[in-house]
Amino acid sequence: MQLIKNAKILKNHELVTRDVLIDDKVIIQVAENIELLGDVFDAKGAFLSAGLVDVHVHFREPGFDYKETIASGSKAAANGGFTTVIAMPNLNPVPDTPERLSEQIKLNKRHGVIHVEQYGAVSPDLVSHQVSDMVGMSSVGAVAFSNDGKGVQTADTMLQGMMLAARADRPLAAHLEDESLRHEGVINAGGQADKLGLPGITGLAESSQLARDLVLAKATGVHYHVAHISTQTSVALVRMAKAEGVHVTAEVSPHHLLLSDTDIHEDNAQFKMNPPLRGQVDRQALIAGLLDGTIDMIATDHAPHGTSEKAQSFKSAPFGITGIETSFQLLYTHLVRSGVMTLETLIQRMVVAPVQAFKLRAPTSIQAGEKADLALFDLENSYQIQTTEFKSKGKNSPFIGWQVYGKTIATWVDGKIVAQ
Ligand SMILES: NC(=O)N[C@@H](CC(=O)O)C(=O)O
Ligand SMILES: [Zn+2]
Ligand SMILES: [Zn+2]
Repeated sequence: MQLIKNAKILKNHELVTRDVLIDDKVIIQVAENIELLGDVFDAKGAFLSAGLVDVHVHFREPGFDYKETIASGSKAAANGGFTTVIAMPNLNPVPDTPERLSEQIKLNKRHGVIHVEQYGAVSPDLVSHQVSDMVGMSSVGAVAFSNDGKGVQTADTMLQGMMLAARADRPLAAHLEDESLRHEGVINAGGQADKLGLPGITGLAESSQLARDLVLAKATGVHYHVAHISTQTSVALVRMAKAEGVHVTAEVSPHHLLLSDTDIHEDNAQFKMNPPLRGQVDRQALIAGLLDGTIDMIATDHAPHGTSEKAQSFKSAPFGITGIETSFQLLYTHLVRSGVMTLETLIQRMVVAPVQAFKLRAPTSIQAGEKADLALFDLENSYQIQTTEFKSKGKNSPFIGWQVYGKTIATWVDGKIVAQ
């Protein structure tokens, strides 16, 4: 048994002080005053939440262990306050058969310090025009499907994939990128690209493929999930589709909520990711969409890369930034403290919505009977984001040096502290 004393928890839209008693992976009591002799953790008034949930991370093992491993990625996740994540399949080998998927799940269990769920690939090798055995993969534990890293280029492949995902009753998450419109772009098309002399990626590469997919999603009844939504037009399309009853959900990343292309002042690949940082109008549309529920959830798209890879110029560096150790902190500081949204809404978008939409076995509140996957955050004191504090192998972040609140004090998985 362990007792967490003096924690602030969300209850009836308010923060209240409570003691939380844990026994064998489960919360067994939440009350104003619980006494226990023995294992007592004093939360000292810090904010205790059900553990954060991220439906979009890259842990790179097997295949790219120098960028991240399941161990380093999951420790980073715990350090950010996350207790459940879903890992993308752009690995080597790609988990695109029931056998490979089973192997991946075993690796995730063996090396993960938190719950690491797994996406199966929609297509063999993520790029073929065939579709994988998605029904077989879901029967051995795939919680969702994606070809993240690549868009599904042909409508027929997407249609077949959706039909199988619908049959497996699992979400299909789309990385939207029409390659015929992308050209060799590395940054958002527009004034900033021109100023820096870098080739641009238009928002059309995302939104035109989204429009196609929403029509197909309506026809198939699949749960279609938009990964890393980034443009005003995409938000409008999702809003329209939801109004029409299409089963669509969407995620947005912290970086697309907090940065735009005008924040890129020089050729610095710490700002290079896919989709690229868009314009300020897009950023405002993403915030509005998150507030009104058009965008259901926040996902980090934690994409670690080697330091020398990201030291290259924008033209040659790989796309992607780390995010799992800084997301709650950045959003709490820049959306909640600044008055854009409430703490309750942020937790809804970082815990409740992802658990419900992806039907995960993870707690959504602090109550007797819920699993003891918990995170404790210091909302009172600020600190500076520094790579030396990262558990991730990836040090690639445009937020280094930012001053934030919300440091993770401790994270519990199955009732045990995994980060402190
Ligand atoms: N987001 C990125 O810029 N990169 C991701 C791939 C992806 O999410 O599309 C990666 O795997 O590095
Ligand atoms: Zn992607
Ligand atoms: Zn991704």
